[in-house]
Amino acid sequence: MNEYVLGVDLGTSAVKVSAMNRDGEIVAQQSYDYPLSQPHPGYSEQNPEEWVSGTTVAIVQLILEDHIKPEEISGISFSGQMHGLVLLDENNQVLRPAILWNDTRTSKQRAEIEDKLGDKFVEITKNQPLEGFTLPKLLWVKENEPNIWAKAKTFVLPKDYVRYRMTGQIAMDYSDATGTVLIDVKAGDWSKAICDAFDIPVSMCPPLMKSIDSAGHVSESYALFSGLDTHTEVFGGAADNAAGAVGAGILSPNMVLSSIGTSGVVLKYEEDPTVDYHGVLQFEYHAIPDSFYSMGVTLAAGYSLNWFKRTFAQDVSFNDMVASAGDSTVGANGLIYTPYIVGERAPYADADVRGSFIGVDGTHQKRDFVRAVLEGIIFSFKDIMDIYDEHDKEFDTVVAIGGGAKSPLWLQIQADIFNKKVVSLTNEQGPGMGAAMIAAVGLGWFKDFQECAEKFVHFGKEYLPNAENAKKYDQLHKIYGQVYNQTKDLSHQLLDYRRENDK
Ligand SMILES: Nc1ncnc2c1ncn2[C@@H]1O[C@H](COP(=O)(O)OP(=O)(O)O)[C@@H](O)[C@H]1O
Ligand SMILES: O=C(CO)[C@@H](O)[C@H](O)COP(=O)(O)O
Repeated sequence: MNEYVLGVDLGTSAVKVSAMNRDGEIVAQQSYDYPLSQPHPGYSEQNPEEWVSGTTVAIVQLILEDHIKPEEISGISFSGQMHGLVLLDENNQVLRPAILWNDTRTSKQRAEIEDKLGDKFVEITKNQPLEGFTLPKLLWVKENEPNIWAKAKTFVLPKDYVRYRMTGQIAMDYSDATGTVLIDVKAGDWSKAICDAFDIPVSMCPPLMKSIDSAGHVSESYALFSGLDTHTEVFGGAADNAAGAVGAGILSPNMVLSSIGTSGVVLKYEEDPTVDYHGVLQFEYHAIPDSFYSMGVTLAAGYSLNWFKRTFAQDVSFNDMVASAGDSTVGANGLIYTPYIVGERAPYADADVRGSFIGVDGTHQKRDFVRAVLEGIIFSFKDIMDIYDEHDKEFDTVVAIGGGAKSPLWLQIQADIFNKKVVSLTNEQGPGMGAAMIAAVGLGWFKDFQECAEKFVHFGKEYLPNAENAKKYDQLHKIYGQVYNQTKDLSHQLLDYRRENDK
């Protein structure tokens, strides 16, 4: 009999479910898109029911269209978009739409946390209390929706909610839990000091589990709903970036991950939990037991390109639009884009900065703008790489994943801007692959992730830096680096204007 694991990658734009066999081959894949609601500047919400129905439709299609037999599915695990607040009442009913990682309405709550706990907060959580993280969202609901807060019994993160609907068990895994910024990283548990400081009952925080721990089996009700079998075991899963790192084989400190999804991430495996980036980079528990990772996040990476296409290039296909940048030049004929169109996290923790095109000239064409968007996103990744350089962190290989890694041109731009070797995967399913690997290790198919990676992770083409381009990009990155400080006050004023006039 065939035996499969399912990796559920619960992204921001879609859920993708991959079925993998014991040899690490993807035998079938289904996905389902869902909408994002952005009713006011800085707001970003999703209906958790969309995640459940999207995941279920994808599973049903695997069974009906791809003929994966339910009795052949041994395990399921998850990779989930991080930080999103799903508030549940005493019957585990969802109380309001989920407030997502890219929602930045919580600047007031961020300031309250900083005022009250200052450096102590970073000491405990190893992170800053940024707008996108879960604690400021909890405080926003407490302050602005007291009737909902009064009914709140517990909270979970996006993939935890889907896991709950599959198994009936409420839990959160460590890698996602660090992203709530309610975890005492040294103690490896919920921080009573932080809960007490903001009057959040510790009892609201769900039980913690490891990524590879079993959360039980598919419940009878979910089996009826999805066509799955109740023998299928469900494992904790991980934050999408932790799962992406596992799926990309980032299992040692000499490798760095570059991920272009809706957001963009530069991530490094960390063995030493005492390394201190003072909260400028995020520091999280890994999906691999007893290890950690650090990362810097560009809020609008793939989102920038989607925004550009939606607004200015609806008439061409995505591939053609990206390919047109190849007819521009290194440096987009002197045009620079900063990708701060929904605010930024790293290296500038500024929810109110906004993006810019600098150097717009009467001769610029659409292809130059596309090229500037591709380059600006990678300049922002280079800012994170520079932080690793400042901390004397050495690495020689960058593994590129996410939707953005589909483009060979963009991969070469990464190699040239980073001035490092960039490697893609033979399929770009980093997080979904990581989710499937968590189920495979959880089931005991492999003794650890290293052994699993030898079967599951396959590197594809290598992109080497072109010395001439790298030199030009180094010069351009220095100009790019000045744009934030020189435009932030202007964009803050314009955002204030929008807020005053937002109906
Ligand atoms: N052919 C392509 N070339 C380059 N980038 C692409 C291509 N197709 C999609 N993308 C980018 O990939 C992003 C989606 O990546 P994905 O990893 O699927 O995101 P998420 O997990 O956030 O839903 C899109 O925002 C888009 O900008
Ligand atoms: O907020 C973060 C990481 O801190 C994001 O990386 C989210 O986890 C969403 O990821 P994508 O949907 O872009 O994959």
